[in-house]
Amino acid sequence: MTGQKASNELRVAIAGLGSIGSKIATALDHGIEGLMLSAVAVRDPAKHQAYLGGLRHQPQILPIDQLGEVADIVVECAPSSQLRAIVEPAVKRGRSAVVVSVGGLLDNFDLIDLARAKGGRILVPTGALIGLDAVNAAALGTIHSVKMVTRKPIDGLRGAPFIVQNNIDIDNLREPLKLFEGSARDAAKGFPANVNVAVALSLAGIGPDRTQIQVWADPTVTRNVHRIEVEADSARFSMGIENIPSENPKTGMITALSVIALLRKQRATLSVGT
Ligand SMILES: NC(=O)C1=CN([C@@H]2O[C@H](COP(=O)(O)OP(=O)(O)OC[C@H]3O[C@@H](n4cnc5c(N)ncnc54)[C@H](O)[C@@H]3O)[C@@H](O)[C@H]2O)C=CC1
Ligand SMILES: O=C([O-])CC(=O)C(=O)O
Repeated sequence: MTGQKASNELRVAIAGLGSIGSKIATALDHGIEGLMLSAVAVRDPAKHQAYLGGLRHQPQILPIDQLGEVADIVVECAPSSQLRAIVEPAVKRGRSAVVVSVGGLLDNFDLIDLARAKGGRILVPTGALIGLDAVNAAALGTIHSVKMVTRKPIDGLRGAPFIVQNNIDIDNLREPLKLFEGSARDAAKGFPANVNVAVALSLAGIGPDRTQIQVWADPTVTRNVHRIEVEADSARFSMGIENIPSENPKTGMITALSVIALLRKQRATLSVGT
């Protein structure tokens, strides 16, 4: 069966079929109310041939910059270096772009103005985090501080630019090592594939310069652990999540599920949570 659009269905395209993108594609192929998978973009089509062949409805395979031509929603699930090439053409056409490489948005903030001018939207899912509904709500009042501590197993951090540039040996750690303390903006530069969560938190709250984060390499944990403390004039709250890594050790399994939940909300009759 081809990817024919039933009337009124939202067409979804996915850029990148890695740990996150492939799970979203499978969920759409199995059926999400009012949505259909229209297209995917992959770097190496041969690598994904068997996977794509197993889908019930074949999506088109297109270059990343053409996804917005056949989709109402383009989901970015690629490395952050590709963010602009995926999101810019989509929002230029007035489409919605779901962005998971949130850290990459900080260097491409003009895309938000572009989306506004063209009637497009940029949607950031809660992703590997928790409680952005509460942070959004508190931000309507005054948030005094947002502090986050991230602990990751060694495999979840290996290769991060901050570690490479500072020549830090994390492979032989026997106890937790604090690698970084500073703003979410600086953390995103040093750990672009590890702390998207901190940037999402900052965009929901008080911004990337005032949101503070510590990043720890922790050989005693097996999960990606995030603890957050928010102090606001409406509430004080603490949040924590311990993410089981996916086949990509840097990425928690819940991330793909968060995007699927966001997509389901686009047409769900009952929608719970902000
Ligand atoms: N917002 C959040 O809470 C989280 C965000 N992330 C971010 O989400 C993004 C995706 O993560 P994963 O799926 O785990 O990564 P992954 O490495 O498993 O998959 C990325 C895929 O993109 C593909 N790709 C690369 N360049 C491409 C191109 N030009 N065109 C099409 N495909 C291309 C790769 O071949 C790969 O299949 C990363 O930037 C990661 O840092 C990860 C975890 C949580
Ligand atoms: O934010 C990220 O890039 C990934 C992350 O921490 C997680 O999956 O727990």
